[in-house]
Amino acid sequence: MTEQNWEKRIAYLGPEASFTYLATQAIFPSEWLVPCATIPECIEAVAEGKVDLAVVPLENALEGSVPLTLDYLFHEATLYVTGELQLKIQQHLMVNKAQKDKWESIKGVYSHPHALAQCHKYLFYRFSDVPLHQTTSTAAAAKFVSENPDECIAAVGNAAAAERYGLDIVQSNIHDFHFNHTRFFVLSKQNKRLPQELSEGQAKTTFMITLPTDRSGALHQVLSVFAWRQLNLSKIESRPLKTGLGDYFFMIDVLADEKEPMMRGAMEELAALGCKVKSLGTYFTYLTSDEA
Ligand SMILES: O=C(O)C(=O)C[C@]1(C(=O)O)C=C[C@@H](O)C=C1
Repeated sequence: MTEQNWEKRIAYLGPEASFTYLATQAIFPSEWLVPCATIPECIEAVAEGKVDLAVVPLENALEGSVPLTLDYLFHEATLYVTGELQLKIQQHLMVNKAQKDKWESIKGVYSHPHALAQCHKYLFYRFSDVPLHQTTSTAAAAKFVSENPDECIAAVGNAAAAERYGLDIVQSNIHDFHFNHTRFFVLSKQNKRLPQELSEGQAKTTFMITLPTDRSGALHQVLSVFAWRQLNLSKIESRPLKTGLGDYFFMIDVLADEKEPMMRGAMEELAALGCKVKSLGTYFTYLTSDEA
């Protein structure tokens, strides 16, 4: 797609064939996808209006949250979530074709820290003495291995990356647990939502809540605000406020639309309790198809 006829520019954690790329491409097959090297670069690109949307990883079923995404959304940017994408994650060990016969003597394994952690048991038992090197994404690791044919090294990533960078998969499905999925946020400067069609239909709202200073029972009160209204929470996580030890903000996902009367009431009550609430908006979840 050329610059003249694109409808939307969408930044994603690249390069091409990262898991973020697969999730983005599945839901935006004909938009102009713009690779960024890091999560902050993706977020800045949308915050500065260089792109219309940005897709960043948020949480993995095995490894938990991506702290950089949560912290950047709380501390650095005022953006909204327009949709959530979920992708099944399958990790493979891949090498340069020039090194295929020697793959069992690899001298280094490259990948995104989440991907290395998802394959911890395999890498620990099979290659305990081999150093692990972190890259900005799994696709960046695959690209690096493809650009260094003389080095006996491997990357961990998806099958699309092996194909895109001309690598050979020497061990398939090396992630430690079968159920391996990642959530991604589609971010925008506007509080809009992607259409409900094609989503799984359940509205979800994400709040970032700061409690009033050190009052006993404050978190309990916050949870009660949602509980007595029968507003179902699907996630709660604390992250450091970065103002001192023991200071946190809470990220809470509520399975409801922020326009519902019960949700409005909850917001009013939280304000009355002295909480600061940053809403990232209401959005739907899209289950993107399995890895190519
Ligand atoms: O490295 C990639 O390919 C990414 O898209 C990032 C990322 C992550 O941040 O968790 C996304 C999905 C997988 O869990 C592994 C890595």
